[in-house]
Amino acid sequence: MNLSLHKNQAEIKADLQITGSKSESNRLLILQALYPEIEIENLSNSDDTVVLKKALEKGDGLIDIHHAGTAMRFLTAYFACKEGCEVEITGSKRMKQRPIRLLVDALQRMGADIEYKNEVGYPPLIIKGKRLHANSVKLKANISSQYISALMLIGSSLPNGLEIILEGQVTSTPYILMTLEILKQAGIEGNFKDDRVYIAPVNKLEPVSIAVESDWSSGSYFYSIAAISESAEIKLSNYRKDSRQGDSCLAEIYQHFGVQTEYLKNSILLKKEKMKRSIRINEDLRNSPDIAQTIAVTCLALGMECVLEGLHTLKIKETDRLLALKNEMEKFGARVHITDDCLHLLPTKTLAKDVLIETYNDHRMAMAFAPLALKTSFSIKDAGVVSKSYPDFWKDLKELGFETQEII
Ligand SMILES: O=C(O)C1=C[C@@H](OP(=O)(O)O)[C@@H](O)[C@H](O)C1
Ligand SMILES: C=C(OP(=O)(O)O)C(=O)O
Repeated sequence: MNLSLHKNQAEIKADLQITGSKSESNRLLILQALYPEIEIENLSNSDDTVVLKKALEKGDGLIDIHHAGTAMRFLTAYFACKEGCEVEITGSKRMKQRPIRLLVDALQRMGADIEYKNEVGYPPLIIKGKRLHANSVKLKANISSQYISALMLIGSSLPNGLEIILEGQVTSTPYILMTLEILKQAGIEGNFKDDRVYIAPVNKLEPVSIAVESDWSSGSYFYSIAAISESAEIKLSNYRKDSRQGDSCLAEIYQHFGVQTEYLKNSILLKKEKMKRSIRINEDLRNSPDIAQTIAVTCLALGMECVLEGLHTLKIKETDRLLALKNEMEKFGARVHITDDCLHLLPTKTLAKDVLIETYNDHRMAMAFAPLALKTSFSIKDAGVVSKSYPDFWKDLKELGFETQEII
């Protein structure tokens, strides 16, 4: 499905309920499979959560998790220690190019029986689940925090718990803290200090109900819309000021663009205020890689310069996001320089019209570019990709007065 997008710059007012965080949901589903005493409220309706849930229900044989990185990494650890199970876990063409060696090496050192079906270091994996006895493992921490969270999630089910010694500079740290907080809320003790994560062993939990907060990364597109609008009041629920999600740093970052966040009971109200003249945005997004595309496109729309750093993980996500951003922003007339971990966008005076944006099977490419419809007309290829994290995205955009039309 290709979509053309239109929106005239008029006042934006809306009240939206955003789906649950896929990161929180996928952690909780793994924990619930280990400890059925856990009840989950406000589970995400994202494809990534649906595939993980189905995989856990199937529990055996061929498991296809499509594009879902967290599902791939978390299930690898989960099945590796599920005694007696035999699975082949595979995914989309892109998933077969996303590295998993560090996690597999760590699990193998812990005694797991995992083989690569094709290329060493990449899915598909053939896993024969067995009881793991190790209580300590080393792991390089600068490639993906999902490997660390995967081990943390199974740690408490091992007879002696698990100590994870992190090597190198830790990346995407808030996701590790999110895992720890969710474990604690479930009643599992643990800590993360310096280069060491520890998870205590637990056999059985007290019954507990845990509510998933709405997804802040999904909320980022409304921050961008508010920033690009002349006037906006957008209420989003269910969000909390004391969020477990690192992407809640949006509230602070978007102040540079004149967007104020008011915290209400269970929701946030985004209000566009007159922007302080800000010439150049400079952000290190090592802790919140998923909002890099959103911020880059906000700057493009506002003709602002930006330097985004700490982006070394973007190359191994749903697509090479640095290259994808450069390619697509340049179609609008932007000048963009990228390195292995940095993106530099120069101010763009006039935005080209009637461009067709490629999405590269990356939900965030479609959603990050959508707010640009406030400034110019263009179309988005394969707009259905949004369902990876936010299936109702286009429906919600219509609530804000965006016009979308399917084109052949
Ligand atoms: O643990 C998680 O839920 C996630 C961790 C991050 O990945 P990396 O740790 O690979 O950067 C993030 O980009 C991804 O969308 C979700
Ligand atoms: C990188 C992402 O997801 P994952 O790694 O779980 O596929 C994302 O949602 O932006």
